[in-house]
Amino acid sequence: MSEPSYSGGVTIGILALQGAFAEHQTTLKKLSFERKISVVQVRTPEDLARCAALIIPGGESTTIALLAKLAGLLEPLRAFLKEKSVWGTCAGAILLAQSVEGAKKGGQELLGGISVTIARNGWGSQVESFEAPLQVQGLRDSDRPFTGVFIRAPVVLSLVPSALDPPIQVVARLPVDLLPRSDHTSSIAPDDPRTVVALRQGRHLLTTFHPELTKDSRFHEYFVRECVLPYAA
Ligand SMILES: NC(=O)CC[C@H](N)C(=O)O
Repeated sequence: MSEPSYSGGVTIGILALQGAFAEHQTTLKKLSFERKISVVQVRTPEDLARCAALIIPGGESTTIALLAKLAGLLEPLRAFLKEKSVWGTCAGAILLAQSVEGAKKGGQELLGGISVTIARNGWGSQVESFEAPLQVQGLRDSDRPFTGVFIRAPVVLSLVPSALDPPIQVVARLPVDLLPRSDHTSSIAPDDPRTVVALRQGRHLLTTFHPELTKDSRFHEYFVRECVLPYAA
C-alpha cells in the first residue's frame, strides 16, 4: 500500500540572495522531526515553487529586496506569503512588515504579510549590537533563556492587525531593564510593542534577532514544529 501523503517529506527553503542563509541551513540540518525535512537554497521562482515554507535571513533588507526584484522573486514571494509559512529574521523581519518607518517612497520594497510597523536599525548602529537572554513562550525547555543576538536590529513600533487578519501572538519580549538606550526606547513600559522581539501571526514567524547565529537550535525547532508541520500538506 502506498504511504499516506501526510507522511511525505517537507521542503523548507532559505532565501539565499544575501545575508546569513548558510547559518540557517546548518542549524536546520541538525534537527530531526517525525517527517523528513529537506532544506534548499532559494534564488529563483522555480526554487521557491518547490518549498512548503521559507526562511528569510538577516542581512541587509534593501539589498535582499533589490536582488529579489532582479531575480523576479518579489511577486512570487508575495503570493507565497498568502499560502505558506514564512519566518523572517532581522532583515527578513523588515521585509515581512506591513510598513517601515522612515522608508522613502519607492525606496524600500517590502513583501508585507505580517501586520506590524517596524523601524530599521531601531536600537542604533552596528557598534550598538548586543545580546540579551530571552524568555520565549512555547520553546522546548522554555525555562532556559534563549540568547537573542541583535545586530542593527529593527524595532517593532506597532502591531496593526485588521479585523480580517489572524491575531498576533507575542512570543518573546526584551525585558525593559535590558533595553539599549536609543530614540526608540526612552521610558517605555514592559508591554510596549517596542519590547516585542518575536511574534507569530497565523503561520508566519518574525524575530528581530538572529537565532541562526547561536548554537541553540530551539527556535528553528519551534518554527518547524509550530509554523510549518501543522500546515504542510
Ligand atoms: N542584522 C540584520 O539583518 C540587520 C538588518 C539591517 N539593519 C537592515 O535594515 O536590513
